[in-house]
Amino acid sequence: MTFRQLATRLPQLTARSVALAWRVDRPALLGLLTCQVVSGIAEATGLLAMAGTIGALFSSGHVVERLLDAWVSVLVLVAAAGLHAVLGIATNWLSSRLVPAAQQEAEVMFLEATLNVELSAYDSPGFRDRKDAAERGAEWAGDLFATGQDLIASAATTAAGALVLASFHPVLLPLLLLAGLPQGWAQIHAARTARMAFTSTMSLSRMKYMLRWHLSARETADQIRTGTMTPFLMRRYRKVATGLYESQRRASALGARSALIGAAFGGLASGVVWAVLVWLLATGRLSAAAGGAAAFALRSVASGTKGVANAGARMFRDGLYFQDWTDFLTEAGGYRIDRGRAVPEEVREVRVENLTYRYDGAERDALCEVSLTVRRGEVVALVGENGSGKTTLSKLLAGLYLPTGGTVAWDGVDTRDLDPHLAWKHTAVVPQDFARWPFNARQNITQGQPVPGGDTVIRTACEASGADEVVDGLGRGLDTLLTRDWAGGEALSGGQWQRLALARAFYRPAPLLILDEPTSALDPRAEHRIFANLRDLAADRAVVLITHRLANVSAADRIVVLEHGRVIQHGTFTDLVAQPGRLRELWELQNDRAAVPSQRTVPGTERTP
Ligand SMILES: Nc1ncnc2c1ncn2[C@@H]1O[C@H](COP(=O)(O)OP(=O)(O)OP(=O)(O)O)[C@@H](O)[C@H]1O
Repeated sequence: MTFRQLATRLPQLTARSVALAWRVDRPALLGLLTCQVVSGIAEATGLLAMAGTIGALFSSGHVVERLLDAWVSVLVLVAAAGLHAVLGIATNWLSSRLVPAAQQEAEVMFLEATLNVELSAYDSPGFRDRKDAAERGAEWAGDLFATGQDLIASAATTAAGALVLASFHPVLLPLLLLAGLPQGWAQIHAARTARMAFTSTMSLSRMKYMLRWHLSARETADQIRTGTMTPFLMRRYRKVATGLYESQRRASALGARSALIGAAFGGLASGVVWAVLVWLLATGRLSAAAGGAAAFALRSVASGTKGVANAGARMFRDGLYFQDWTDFLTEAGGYRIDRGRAVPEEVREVRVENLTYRYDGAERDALCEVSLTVRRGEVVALVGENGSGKTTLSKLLAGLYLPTGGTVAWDGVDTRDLDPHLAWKHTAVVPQDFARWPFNARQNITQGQPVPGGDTVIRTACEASGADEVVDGLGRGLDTLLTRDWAGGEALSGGQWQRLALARAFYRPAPLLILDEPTSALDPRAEHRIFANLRDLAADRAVVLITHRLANVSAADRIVVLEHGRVIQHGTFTDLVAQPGRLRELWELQNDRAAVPSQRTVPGTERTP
């Protein structure tokens, strides 16, 4: 964005930042504005008093008379300086109260906007960049406001000095304002360069952040050690960090160059202003008394214009980031959830017809012309090799993604027309990578949404998933915090977590249950328990089961075999293993592997004939 474009949008941005401040802390905002106005008046009064004092002291007459003439001005000067100082302290205090509150609110608004985007947004690299920029914009939201305050303060100083100067000689003022221009240009140029460095290195910054997380997180600490990955990871980290540093260094160098040019021209312009002042004095166009007062006013206006240039440039910089934030909020990065309002009632059937789905930026379809129906009361298993499209299909069934072709309909209503937030109340999903919330066991199961029946319902869900044994083993039962990141928390094993994730889904009174590799970390007994209960679970639910363990899919009513995103087989387990095809092939492979250990002789137990 150019300076001109931003300048035209700045009033709107300022209004939005003021609205933000108004929302979070009205008294502080009003207090700040009052302080700024009164402070400006005090400054102007002080300068006028200064001029009055100098004028009185330089006038002709006895020294006592001159001192007597000056004392009122001195008193006003002292009072104005005192008031200015007190208001400065009050401004700082109110600012330090308002800025973090505005920043926090901006972050909350950013998070709310993020939670309201289509899931597919996360598959788009452009979205990540916009999201990162907006996150940064939220951090700067408070600063924009503080910078606005600085701008007002500096403008007040300039106006006060200008008022005094203009009363001495009209030529001084435009000259002085001209002197501030080069510095303003330099500051804005430096801000723009820094901004360009930021946008061009956004992916690099994300990589640095991710590497830093992986290098220091508990989750990866063991694999880094056993994989002896430290040198490799640190090399990568240093390379990324150096790339970023280089870009920042280039931006700083360019900024310094602009500052130098600005300072040179600014200095030259100031020299001209002082020369004019001297000329006015020398030619008698200005009295010595007025000249002395003008010198003070000049310093004041110079510092004011410098402040205006500085704050203006910072405002330009903050405005650019703030703009990212406001754009993201308005458009949710271009991915705001915008679907129909239809309210799902019972969800007795999910019907998929000629469904095609392609991920954003992908070269081929992840799903192609898929048709199937899942009804309440039945278990449908999705089977296929890695990458065949099972998880993608389950996300479309749950309405997390919308088809790029064909339809997914819940009881005849297209998922595009459903109110998504109401629809998701009807879904319970155990994904492959389930969340391990840093909350207690109860909150991990209820997901913060208790149902009537309280702990009895939790207990029933835990018994169905095997999580009852996990909870019974915890020091504080359901109240135990499930992370060691805080004192008193306990750590669970992978399988124990999976039991809890299953309890989470079973607890939810949702008619569509999707289980994606739900027993991958479970021991045989726990796994048996899940599949033994699957029929009961399906009594009042439509269950979609994804698993590579084909022995488990025999519990399903129907099996859909996927390959490269297409349905290649569809039928009951008995029918599909009886006929040649992919399922039978996979089944035989798994059976052969399962048969091997029982045919082997345990070493040391060989019988002699
Ligand atoms: N977020 C994504 N962005 C782009 N492509 C994706 C994304 N997620 C999956 N894919 C692609 O879509 C295809 C289907 O992936 P999907 O996860 O549905 O397979 P799957 O059958 O569940 O595999 P697995 O058995 O390994 O879990 C794959 O080719 C994969 O590369």
